[in-house]
Amino acid sequence: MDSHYRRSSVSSHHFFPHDRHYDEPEAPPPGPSRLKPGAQLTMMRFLQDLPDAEAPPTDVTPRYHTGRLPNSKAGDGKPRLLLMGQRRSGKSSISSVVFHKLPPSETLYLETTTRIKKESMHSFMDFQVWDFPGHLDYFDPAFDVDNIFEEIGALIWVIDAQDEYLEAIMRLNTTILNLQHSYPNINVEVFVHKVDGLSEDYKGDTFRDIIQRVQDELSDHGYENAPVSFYQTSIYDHSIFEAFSKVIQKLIPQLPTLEALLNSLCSTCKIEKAYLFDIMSKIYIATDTSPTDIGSYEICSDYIDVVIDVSEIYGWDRPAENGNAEVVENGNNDAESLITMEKKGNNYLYLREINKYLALICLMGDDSPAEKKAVVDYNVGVFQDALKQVFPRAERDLPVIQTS
Ligand SMILES: Nc1nc2c(ncn2[C@@H]2O[C@H](COP(=O)(O)OP(=O)(O)OP(=O)(O)O)[C@@H](O)[C@H]2O)c(=O)[nH]1
Repeated sequence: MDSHYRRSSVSSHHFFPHDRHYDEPEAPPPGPSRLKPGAQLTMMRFLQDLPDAEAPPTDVTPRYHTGRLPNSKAGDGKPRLLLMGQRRSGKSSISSVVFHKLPPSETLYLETTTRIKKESMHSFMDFQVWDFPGHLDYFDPAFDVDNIFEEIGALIWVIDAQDEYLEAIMRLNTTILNLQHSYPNINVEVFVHKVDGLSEDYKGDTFRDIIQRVQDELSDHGYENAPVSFYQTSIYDHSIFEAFSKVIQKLIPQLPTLEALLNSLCSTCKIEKAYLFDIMSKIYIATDTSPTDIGSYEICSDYIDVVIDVSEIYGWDRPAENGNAEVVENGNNDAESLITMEKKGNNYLYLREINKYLALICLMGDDSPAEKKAVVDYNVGVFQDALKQVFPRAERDLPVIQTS
């Protein structure tokens, strides 16, 4: 592999699946750690040293993202993604493939969901994913509707495009109309799912038909501009990650800032396309505003897989003390720094670990990038510093030490 790796000083594990954990929101205290003793010691130091370690001195109230929803009644405000839809439409499969890395073919053996399955995701921002059983009537008086919908970030409605979908659309419309009264700002994201098994023509027709039926119903009830978006998805390709990326991006208030930073990086370094990836889920949380095509997303996402695989093999426990650890000039303080540059066909791929959750991947053209690398390194360092101010939490958050 024609790549260049550089690793810097100390602390957390990176590009390791265990850095992330999913649990029930009200889970009991952490169980035994899966990390090796050395790594646990490092974490203990994190726990002791971390508060405000990198907070810039300022009189201005910070306006960066806190992971809280502005109107959250409970105040603990982790945005919630609700996965709803008919039985066997693919809700649990989506959640397992995107957040648990389950190989798509193994979703065949998933059992039907019988009660609401709640999972917390701790990453660059905290959010929860609630997987609903297909048969539930959420507006039954037995359910506490407010409890379900009040802190919602997005309602993802999954429709099986390979199946008869009229009833699914009817339920979706009823749900949207019910919600419009009390929660008019909820983002409704319709995943027209399992499109992998359909011919191009049929796929397009089905997609248009579903959009038309939903929009007609809404406008019949006077909701012309309800916030409803549609995506074609499948767990057997990248489309589900692409769709989830767009859903999550709507929950990130600093998205315009991130896009502006990426635009500026791209124009300074003549980068064709830059993605800021959440490493483990392979959701991209921002990209520059040049047109996106699924091809470039696929290349970058596959590259993350390679890096994770290599890190699984060659990753190492950080030394407990500063010791002889190599220091990289752009200083990735509490993150292992990994920088690679690789030629892929006519393109160069540049990857840099930004912090323990995020990686920047850039696609560059063929115009002598080897000489450009120093300039790119420098500018990405500047981008990284800017990002720290936008997402200070990702820099300072405690490493997660257990998986339930
Ligand atoms: N072809 C295809 N099959 C899929 C896709 N996603 C899920 N499936 C299959 O659909 C079936 C049902 O998936 P589940 O995830 O259990 O569906 P669910 O909506 O959670 O079902 P309930 O728990 O009963 O509500 C499984 O056999 C999956 O393998 C997809 O993108 N394409």
